[in-house]
Amino acid sequence: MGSAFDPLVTPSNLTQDELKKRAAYKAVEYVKSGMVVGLGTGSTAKHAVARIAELLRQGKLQNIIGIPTSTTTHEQAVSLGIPLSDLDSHPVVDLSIDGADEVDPSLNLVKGRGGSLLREKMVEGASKKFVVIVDDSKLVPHLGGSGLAVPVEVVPFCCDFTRGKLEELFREAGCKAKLRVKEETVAVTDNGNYVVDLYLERDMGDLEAASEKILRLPGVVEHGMFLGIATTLIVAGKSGLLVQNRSGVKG
Ligand SMILES: O=C(CO)[C@H](O)[C@H](O)COP(=O)(O)O
Repeated sequence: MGSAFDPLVTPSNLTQDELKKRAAYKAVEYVKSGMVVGLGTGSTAKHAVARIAELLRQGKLQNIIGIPTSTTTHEQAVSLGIPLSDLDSHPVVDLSIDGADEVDPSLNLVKGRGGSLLREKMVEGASKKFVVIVDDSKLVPHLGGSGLAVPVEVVPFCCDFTRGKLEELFREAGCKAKLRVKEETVAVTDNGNYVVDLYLERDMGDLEAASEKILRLPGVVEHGMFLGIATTLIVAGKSGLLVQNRSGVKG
């Protein structure tokens, strides 16, 4: 597939948004006509959605069915004329493309700082292939390592009780749990839930064990750690594009 980029523009003079776009365009090369495609959410994923729409308009892609992971992406895809469905009608997704907030060396992710973690995990977890697209600022040695939050979606009922329980779970990792607020009111997800953001001073240790502990808490709906779900990572940096498959996954 031909590249839509000017060959005279080198990665070293690209902005962060242009790097995100590069990663997104590269990921869309994995999309083939006839596929059911999970459409991610966020400033990186929106470039992939726009590119898919562009290739559909040009007739270079045909018969794509998109499964959006948020109302925002749903609206973008509708405005661009991408045919849409959902997991009830299409329980198997051929390929999903989405951004991430953190990526560790094993391709485990933190997602959901945009608040769409539950739908993203449902769609991307149902995908045969999940391509993660990031600029190189998202790479971390371990999850929680950027100093930014690990989000947890919780039911509104007694959310401060759940927030306190989450903080207790990771006290040894120096956890501060905060209810997410947007424009001075509690942030509400597409599913009518709230988000508790976990800020960790230290590594939370075994990730599967941490995941189990969070999911066992009554009041928790889902967390933003995506463990063993991503199959391929595309990183755009000033020195170019890097494509990496999860160990044991064929390209
Ligand atoms: O998980 C997400 C939304 O819930 C996003 O994919 C994640 O926050 C990355 O966003 P961006 O591409 O804007 O940096």
